[in-house]
Amino acid sequence: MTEHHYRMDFPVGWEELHRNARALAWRLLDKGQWNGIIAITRGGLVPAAILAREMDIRMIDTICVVSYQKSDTYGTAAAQGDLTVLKGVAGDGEGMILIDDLVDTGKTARHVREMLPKAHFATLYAKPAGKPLVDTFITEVSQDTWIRFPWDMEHTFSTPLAERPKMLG
Ligand SMILES: O=P(O)(O)OC[C@H]1O[C@H](OP(=O)(O)OP(=O)(O)O)[C@H](O)[C@@H]1O
Ligand code: HPA
Ligand SMILES: [Mg+2]
Repeated sequence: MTEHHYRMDFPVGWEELHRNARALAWRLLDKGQWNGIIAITRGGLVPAAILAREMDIRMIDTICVVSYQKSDTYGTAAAQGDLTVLKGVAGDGEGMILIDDLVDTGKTARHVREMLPKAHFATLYAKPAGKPLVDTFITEVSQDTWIRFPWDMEHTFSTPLAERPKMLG
């Protein structure tokens, strides 16, 4: 997906992210017993840590993937290349929570679900194209929204809206 498909910016701060991750933990606790968490790197790592703390889970593994290449000025994805799996996980994912920060086109989700068909796939955010692939998520945003996670941002001067050039779209 190219940059011009994204028209809206949705910045998420640490507190909001923490609140959403705790809401996800509540939902997952209600859904049964879990043997562990598998984080999809890198975006799934922070939610995984919060779920692990809230749900008292110590067994945490990773699926390590590379997908989007971010190269433009504003940090939105310039292109989504082929998905490369650097490290997988043994087994079929039974009893495991597979966690990512978000699902967008669903490409990553489709791939990891094939790898671990019995895992419960959870995300904090979901866009419509990827939503059908997620078992549990907290917040839906439109397909033309680019979510900015707190680990991708820093505090800096903000140009008043009226003076801003059109940054996206
Ligand atoms: O539904 P999709 O279109 O596949 O997009 C969702 C994926 O894209 C982002 O990861 P990204 O590839 O940017 O890498 P990162 O997690 O290492 O930052 C996000 O963390 C998801 O893993
Ligand atoms: O909206 C997004 N925000 C951050 N990373 C992403 N990777 C795919 N979509 C997004
Ligand atoms: Mg990711």
